[in-house]
Amino acid sequence: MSGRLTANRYGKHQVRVSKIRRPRRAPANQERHEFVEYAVDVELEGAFDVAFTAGDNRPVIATDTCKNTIYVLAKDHPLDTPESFGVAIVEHFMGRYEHVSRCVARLTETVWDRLNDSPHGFVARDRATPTARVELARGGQPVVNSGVEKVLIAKTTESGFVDFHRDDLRTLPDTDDRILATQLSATWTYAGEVADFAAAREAIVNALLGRFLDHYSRSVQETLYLMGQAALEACADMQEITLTMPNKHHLLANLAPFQRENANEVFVVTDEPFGYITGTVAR
Ligand SMILES: O=c1[nH]c(=O)c2[nH]c(=O)[nH]c2[nH]1
Repeated sequence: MSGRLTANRYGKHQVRVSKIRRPRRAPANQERHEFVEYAVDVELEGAFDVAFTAGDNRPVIATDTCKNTIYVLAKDHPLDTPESFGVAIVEHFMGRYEHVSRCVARLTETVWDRLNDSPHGFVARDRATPTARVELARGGQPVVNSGVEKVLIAKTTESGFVDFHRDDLRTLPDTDDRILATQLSATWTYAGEVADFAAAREAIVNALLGRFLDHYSRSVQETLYLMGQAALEACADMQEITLTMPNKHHLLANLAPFQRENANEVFVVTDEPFGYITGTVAR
């Protein structure tokens, strides 16, 4: 048999955990709860080669054990931010298992907003989902990246796309007035210690959204760059931000066969194929 094992990593994905944060010593129906939910991916690297190459499972921390660990850690941790829980997870694995050389945790939060100011009723926000990625290598410090995904934003004017490359395969006409719609996702790194991850994320998202609106967009590319700059201005701790802005096309519907004018009113909304634009802006 030939072929060497050159890299490996394993773990558990989509470990979904929720937690009720409750003030102490109140009867259950008088407590004002907070409700948090994360989906956690955890992956390990280390001295696991023999499991792949020799069927020797002795070093393998079962992915089932990884799953149990998340629930045990959730009991002891406030789950205040995905970043801080991610740090607790990677520090646990690195602290407990000497043969693990690197641990990565990725977390996605389901945000539960209070429903009608109820002490115990919540409604899930399915947009602007906080994300975090924490990596800890042996001998190093946890590296925290934060992010946000599923920010579905649109503007119905103040966007155009003209003068793009001309050749015999181009059919798209120039337009100086179009819908610009995207499902933004972003991840960013920090230069140093961050006191408040949630506040940083809020400032960054507000800056991204404000800049999305505040100019005439000549392309998704230009708007992405301007948004990245705005985020860097809004968060002094941020080192670098990567934005992904799929172009959610709204194409003018052709109503001519039906003897109707269509002055930028009715559009065909397409999911696929879609333009995919990504870029990184650093300080
Ligand atoms: O802002 C845009 N950038 C592109 O690269 C592109 N390509 C395209 O077909 N439409 C657009 N719009």
